[in-house]
Amino acid sequence: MRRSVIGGAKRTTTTTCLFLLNHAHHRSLLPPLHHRLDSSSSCDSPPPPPPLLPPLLPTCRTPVLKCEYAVRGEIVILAQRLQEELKAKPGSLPFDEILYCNIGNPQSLGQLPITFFREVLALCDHPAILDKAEAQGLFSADSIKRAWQILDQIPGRATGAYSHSQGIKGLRDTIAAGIEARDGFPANPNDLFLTDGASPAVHMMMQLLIGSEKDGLLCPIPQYPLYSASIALHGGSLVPYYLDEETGWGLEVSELKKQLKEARSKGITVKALVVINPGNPTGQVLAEENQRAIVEFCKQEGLVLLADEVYQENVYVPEKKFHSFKKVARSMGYGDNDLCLVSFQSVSKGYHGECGKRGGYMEVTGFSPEVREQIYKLASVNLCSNISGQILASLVMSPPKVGDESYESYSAEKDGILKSLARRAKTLEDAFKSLEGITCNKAEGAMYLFPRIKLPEKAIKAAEAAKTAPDLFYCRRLLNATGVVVVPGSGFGQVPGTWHFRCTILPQEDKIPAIVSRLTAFHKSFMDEYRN
Ligand SMILES: Cc1ncc(COP(=O)(O)O)c(C=O)c1O
Repeated sequence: MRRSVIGGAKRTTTTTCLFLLNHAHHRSLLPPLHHRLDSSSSCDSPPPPPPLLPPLLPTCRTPVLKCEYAVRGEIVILAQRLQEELKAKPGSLPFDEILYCNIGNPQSLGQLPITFFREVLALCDHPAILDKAEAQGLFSADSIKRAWQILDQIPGRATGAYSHSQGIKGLRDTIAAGIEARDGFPANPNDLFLTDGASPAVHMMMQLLIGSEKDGLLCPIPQYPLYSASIALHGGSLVPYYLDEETGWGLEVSELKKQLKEARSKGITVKALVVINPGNPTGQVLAEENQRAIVEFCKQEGLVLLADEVYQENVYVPEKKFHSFKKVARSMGYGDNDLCLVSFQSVSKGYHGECGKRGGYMEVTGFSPEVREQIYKLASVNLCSNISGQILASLVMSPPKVGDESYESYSAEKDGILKSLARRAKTLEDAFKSLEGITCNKAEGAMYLFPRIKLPEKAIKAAEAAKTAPDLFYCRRLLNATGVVVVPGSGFGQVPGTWHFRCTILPQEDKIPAIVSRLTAFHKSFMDEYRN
């Protein structure tokens, strides 16, 4: 049985499969139709026993069974069940509301969309409004102007038509100009692939890079489980490198070198390095000097650098600043001939949090024309990404400017959200740090805190008796007692023998006191129950 980093010290690939087996049988794997018909066709003999469900393994490929996605996993399924229970029988649980702190989905928790973005989207989707006199009163002048500009870039002004597989050229021009304004280095619209959020872009790169389990990708631990899931789905090997919790989740190049060497000694061809900056679930923002060392490492070792930069707008501390890896590489004098670099961006995060609109892009640089052709082929198999998401990606990279009618309201909305996120991060960090046995690094960026819990031996034994990872045990108890939903650290990977959970900073500010007081009361009673 192979030990899995993602499952923590005690998990094995076999346990992963068993967990998924149970769930899949409960959900959708009905017997084939002829079995169901056969079982009800006999009138004079007693009905035969119900047919066995088709065996799971021949139906589902092993990579599908191996793949796990904790942010929508067991705890969240339990939370949804409790929510139903609360609805059916109010007052039946020790809390009156489920408080979701499990996923980076800001608008599901009451964050409002940015007005300018939505005005432009509405006008593009129903251009007939643009000709009505009332439009001038209902929409800002710059959103009307922007909608016309965008519609003029779309062939036939048809947002309901497929586009070029890389995305509408005019929108890519706008995004390239936005990248150039951000970095101070040119960006080529032909390097951009517009996608339905960053996730499909990541999957596309995995499809490109992974041919067998001998192909590996260096991934941070802890990591966002999109990477472990996607590597598992495509049958590759995750080569872990550990972030250093003691130094605020530092990314040490010496650790990258060590893990690369070890993977190569096992016959793994390491193809790429994944870096998430700002980090999920860890919230650190990399220093530019550190990024330079990472770029140098990738260049020296011939690794593709997969830079997940979806939290680039989410930086909360004045001493840190986001620098794109492309800017860092270009400022070192490295161009297309030196480094293969893919940067992922999304409309789901930042201050806009438009997760449901499914927009994003990847900027692909340094690959040969032949490889680029293959990436284009992969994109074209999906035809194109959705057009509203494409428009939104262009707006995010080119928001209103000083002098535009919307500029002031746009800035006020953006600053209000980012400042509030910074306050929420600090309040939650302080609350975690005040609890017995919990340490917590600062959320310098992104949308999460990842506190470490030093669980008493008795609690670990109780978890083992319940055949549960200790952090899952803690999170389940927390949910059942308080309605607060957090994700166990084992879903992201952690140093074996350490236990964490991830808590988003996204609940609205008026909910934070309730979260803090419920968590504090629960934690005290949990520790009292299990103190050694
Ligand atoms: C680090 C990171 N990358 C990528 C994604 C994928 O986001 P989306 O597909 O919504 O763009 C997420 C979502 O939470 C994330 O946290």
